Amino acid sequence: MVFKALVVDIDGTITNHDRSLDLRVAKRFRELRVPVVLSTGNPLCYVHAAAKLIGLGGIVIAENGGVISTGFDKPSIIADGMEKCEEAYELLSNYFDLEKLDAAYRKTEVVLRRGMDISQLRQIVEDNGMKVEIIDTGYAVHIKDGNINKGTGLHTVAELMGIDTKEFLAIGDSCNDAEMMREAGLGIAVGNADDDARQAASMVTKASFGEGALEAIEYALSNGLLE
Ligand SMILES: O=C(O)COP(=O)(O)O
Ligand SMILES: [Mg+2]
Repeated sequence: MVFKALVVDIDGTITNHDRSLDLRVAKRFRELRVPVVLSTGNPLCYVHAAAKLIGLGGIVIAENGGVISTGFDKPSIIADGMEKCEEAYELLSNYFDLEKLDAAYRKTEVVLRRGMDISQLRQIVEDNGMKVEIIDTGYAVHIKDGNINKGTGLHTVAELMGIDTKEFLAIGDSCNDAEMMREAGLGIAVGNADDDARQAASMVTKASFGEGALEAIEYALSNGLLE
């Protein structure tokens, strides 16, 4: 099968250790004949800026699927659920000293600086019957709607682009990429990927971070999976 598009995570996948963009990956993206969709847990303004600067299209997945942009300067599809994330945050604030990240820009998730034991956070929200999911991507802790993820986001994007989710090749590094990698036709995890991403992926590259993304793309090109 020749994939018609790529859906690619940002942090840990096309970045270096210090979160700077791996410029070799950006260059490679521009040389590909298929569209590349960025998919991230970061807010929309962040990923739109990244897509614009790399030279990619404005259809992107932000906030782990909570926000889908239909293009630059075009409307976004914004999921419900911020209220229950805020309620969970208020509750958890009684127990922990929490620091919100990018709060001014986020529409569907409450995101926190890492450093706490998230199993305790999960226990507290569960004991209080709150229907939110708490995940740690290795970059931030996200309080999110459990029914929304990069996989549901990929569905929406595939519809917008008029292709099937199985016609996407997905590359990622963390638990927040697992559903997206399962939903895509092929999921490749980079060498630094966490256990959830590894389990969801069909293969794991030897190299890590941007080097791993390059390896994934070279693998696809040399096996006729990409043009
Ligand atoms: O927002 C995060 O926690 C990580 O971002 P990512 O999805 O681009 O890796
Ligand atoms: Mg990532």
